[in-house]
Amino acid sequence: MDDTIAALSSGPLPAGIAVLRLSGGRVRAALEQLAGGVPEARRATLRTFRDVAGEPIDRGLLLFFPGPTSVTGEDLAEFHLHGGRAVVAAMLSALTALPDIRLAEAGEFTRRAFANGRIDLTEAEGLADLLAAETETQRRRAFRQSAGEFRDLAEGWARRLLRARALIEAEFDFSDEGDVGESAARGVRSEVEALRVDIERRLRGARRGEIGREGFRVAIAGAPNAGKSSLLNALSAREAAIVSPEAGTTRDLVEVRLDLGGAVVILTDTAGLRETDGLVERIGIERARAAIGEADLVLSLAEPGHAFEALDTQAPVWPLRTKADLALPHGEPALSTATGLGLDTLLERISNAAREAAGDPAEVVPTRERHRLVLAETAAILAAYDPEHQPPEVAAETLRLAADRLGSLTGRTGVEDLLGVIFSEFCVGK
Ligand SMILES: Nc1nc2c(c(=O)[nH]1)N(C=O)[C@@H](CNc1ccc(C(=O)N[C@@H](CCC(=O)O)C(=O)O)cc1)CN2
Ligand SMILES: Nc1nc2c(ncn2[C@@H]2O[C@H](COP(=O)(O)OP(=O)(O)OP(=O)(O)O)[C@@H](O)[C@H]2O)c(=O)[nH]1
Ligand SMILES: [Mg+2]
Repeated sequence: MDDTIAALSSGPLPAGIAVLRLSGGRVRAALEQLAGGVPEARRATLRTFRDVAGEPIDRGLLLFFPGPTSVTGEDLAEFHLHGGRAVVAAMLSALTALPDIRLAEAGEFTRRAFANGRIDLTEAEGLADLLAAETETQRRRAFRQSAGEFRDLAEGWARRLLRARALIEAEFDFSDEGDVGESAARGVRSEVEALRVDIERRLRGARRGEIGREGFRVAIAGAPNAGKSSLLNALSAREAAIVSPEAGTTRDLVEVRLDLGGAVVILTDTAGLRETDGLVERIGIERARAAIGEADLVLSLAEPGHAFEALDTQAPVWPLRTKADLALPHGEPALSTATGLGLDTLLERISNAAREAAGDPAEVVPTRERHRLVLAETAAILAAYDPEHQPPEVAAETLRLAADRLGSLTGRTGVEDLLGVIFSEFCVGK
């Protein structure tokens, strides 16, 4: 934390421009030495950057953000260089040749922003999601979370819990003045109940939040030769999986990610389901069953004259009759990858299902398993709050436990072990 850290914050080289960031206590000294002085705060200035021997490296724009209001909370500088590999390498070695300056680790700038109270954990997670966002829906939700919407919600709950605890403590103090104590206890009981109901309501959106962030999982299932791989290729418009007339062609899971109207859909082709002596095929079928079990939607395929397979899953199962160019089906929706029949309709249906499952991106919901677990545990602790049948110390301790658990959502309490996991998700330079 005492070190000043440096890294390339922009993308792969070569590039038009490369942005190098420097954060920490030695930023001003480094600018004096390599950039001819510290420029006016937050104002782009054209400078010649030099190495320690005074040899020019590049001429570019320099920005200086003084702590503690910078994004990291420390003095921060940005060097906007020409994006050549040797330019960036020379600038980084000139910087790290100075005392107490080293290369940053992945996510270290953001970690400092958290350590200095500039952002909380949910905002850091929102930032990670924003950098990873591939579709509009993901971007919108990530942007809102990175801007503190979930933090506001969590801090509102934390304040209510704190107030409830304060009232309980007051009850201790006034316990010999019966009236005050009893009415306070009643107020606390209904507030704790209302808080639990609020948390559980948000928890019901958690699955939507996770689907929106991670994608809607669609498994393609059926007997060998049903036309599963052909469908995967047709829906993703590329030859992602091998197609052949041989039964048992696909053994492994083949995944493609699609952007369907802003929703991320993870489409998985699976091995044809059948009894087999083949070792590799059997492993493939086990994987197929696992993917079917974890899917949010299963497309169950059967070719003309074949029965649909029995599938073990909680997800909705859509039966689809394939190879409709060979025999016109009756009943089930018909598909043909040979003629294209039914493909657009199917894509549209999947897209609608995915968007519905991911919910409204403007809704503030838990987006990660971490959030879901913290909220579920907090709600469970609050559900055990029973001041009528508990000694006051136990009731107060219950609220303290709940506050501690809830505090880990934003990173106020008990998260040391988690920090490595969260910040390692970032790239170097963020
Ligand atoms: N070049 C560059 N672009 C970037 C970033 C960056 O760090 N550098 N950001 C990084 O993620 C994002 C923008 N976020 C930023 C947020 C606050 C401040 C900032 O300087 N805040 C000052 C001044 C506020 C003001 O003038 O109103 C402050 O809070 O004191 C800078 C960038 C996206 N684009
Ligand atoms: N006529 C016709 N043939 C099709 C159609 N879809 C697939 N086929 C053929 O059916 C055979 C099997 O197709 P695949 O897509 O490999 O079937 P699969 O379900 O992935 O089979 P496994 O991987 O073995 O489980 C291939 O010869 C395809 O060309 C279709 O719509 N019409
Ligand atoms: Mg196949």
